[in-house]
Amino acid sequence: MGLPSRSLATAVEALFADEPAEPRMHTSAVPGPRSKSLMDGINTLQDQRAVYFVQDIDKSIGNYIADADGNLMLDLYAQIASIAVGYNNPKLLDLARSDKFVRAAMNRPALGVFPPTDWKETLDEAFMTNAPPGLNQVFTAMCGSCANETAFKAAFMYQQAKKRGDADFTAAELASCMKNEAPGSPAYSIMSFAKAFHGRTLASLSATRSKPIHKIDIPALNWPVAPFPEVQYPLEANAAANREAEDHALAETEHLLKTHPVPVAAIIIEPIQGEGGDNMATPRFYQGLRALTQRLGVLMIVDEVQTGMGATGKMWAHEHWNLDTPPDMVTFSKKMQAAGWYHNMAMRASQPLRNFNTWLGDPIRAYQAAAIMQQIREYDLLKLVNEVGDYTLQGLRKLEQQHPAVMCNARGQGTFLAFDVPDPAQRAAIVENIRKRGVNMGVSGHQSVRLRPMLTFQKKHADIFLSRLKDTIEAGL
Ligand SMILES: O=C(O)CCC(=O)C(=O)O
Ligand SMILES: NCCCC(=O)O
Repeated sequence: MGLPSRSLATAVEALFADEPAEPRMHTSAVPGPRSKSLMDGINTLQDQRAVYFVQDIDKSIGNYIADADGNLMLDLYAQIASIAVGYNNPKLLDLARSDKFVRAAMNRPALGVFPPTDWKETLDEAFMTNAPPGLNQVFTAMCGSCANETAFKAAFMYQQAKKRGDADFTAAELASCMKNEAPGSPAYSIMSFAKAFHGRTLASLSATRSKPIHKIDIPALNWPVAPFPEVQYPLEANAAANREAEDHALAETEHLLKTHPVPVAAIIIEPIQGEGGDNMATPRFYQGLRALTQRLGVLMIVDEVQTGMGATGKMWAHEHWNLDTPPDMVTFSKKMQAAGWYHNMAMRASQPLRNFNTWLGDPIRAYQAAAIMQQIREYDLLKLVNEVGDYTLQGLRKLEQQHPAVMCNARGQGTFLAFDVPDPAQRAAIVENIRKRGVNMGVSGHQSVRLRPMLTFQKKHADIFLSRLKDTIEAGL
């Protein structure tokens, strides 16, 4: 049973006793002069054009990120949605100083061939205590893109194994795969959805559909893209129109699954399209997709790289859908720190060394995931996310009523929230100007501002954010 909200917030507050009461800004613009000078230095070796500012990790604390100029900003972007329980979290720092962590960090194992003695226990603590319902296996990988990419490989191997039955590989298959030709390299595809983001490695990039800039000049696989439903927000207030939009998308998806020239082994979908614009659909749409994939013998991969580990108020966002049958694979990374995918035995390859690489993840990231999980339980952070998320969403809806020409479509689940701005220029002005007021934010899609705070984001932080957003808008951007 969770603590009452007040003591829960107090317990989380105690973790970060040194957090400031509000942002502290020393420069009139971010990046300030020291950030700029450091960026100039880094730029001699690495492109700095996407950099917001240079951070000072020593001085960052809890929900606040420090920059090189001594500014301390409330962080609603959290290293692109990937810090779960605060900067310089004392319990995570204790873990990092522990003998077990230091030894694992300095003696990194090739997990697929030399797992350490505590690996089963680590897998249980890091991954299985919080596994999506119905999935009892975990494949560990290096990053979100690697997670999706290896899940695709598992899907192809599964579909071929289904056809092959107990038979071994044929001589023709073994010879032709070495020339990248059928039958050994069969024609299969992964279907993704318009505006999806699934990563940037070669195959995962073929499934990514969010922005041309990610894909331009890169050879792509002939994989189908299905329409993502064009819903209206708030979802509940537009139920009839949204039902129609979702039925249309489902019908198109079915048509494509049946007619695309390259047979579809699996579909991949995010519960909320986190990079492509915080686009949402109702549980009914995802239930429809699950039914469709089962009917047509296609696998369903849910990409929870950004939505997983509690940000939507459930450990896994797809738990909001109440599926009758679990997805076949659920991929993760970001807040979990460790990356990989959950699955069942059916997704194991027929032979070892087929879905494999040297590191297959990293024990220190698994230790970190276990420690984050422990804090999610100890501080009942899912409850906090739900409470503070509802409060923040209401605050955003109130603001959009006051300023309908500047913001609309406040939406999301838990603290995984967003709103739209009329155009990218006004959006850039909001993000730049609220940063000067001490709130660090990110964007998604063409015209959305996204909130990706940590799971330790509290009502007092939401109040600071909402009042500074109001000030930013009322100052004329
Ligand atoms: O911005 C995001 O949501 C995804 C970040 C990322 O992985 C990327 O841009 O490659
Ligand atoms: N997907 C791009 C993330 C980096 C940025 O915030 O611009």
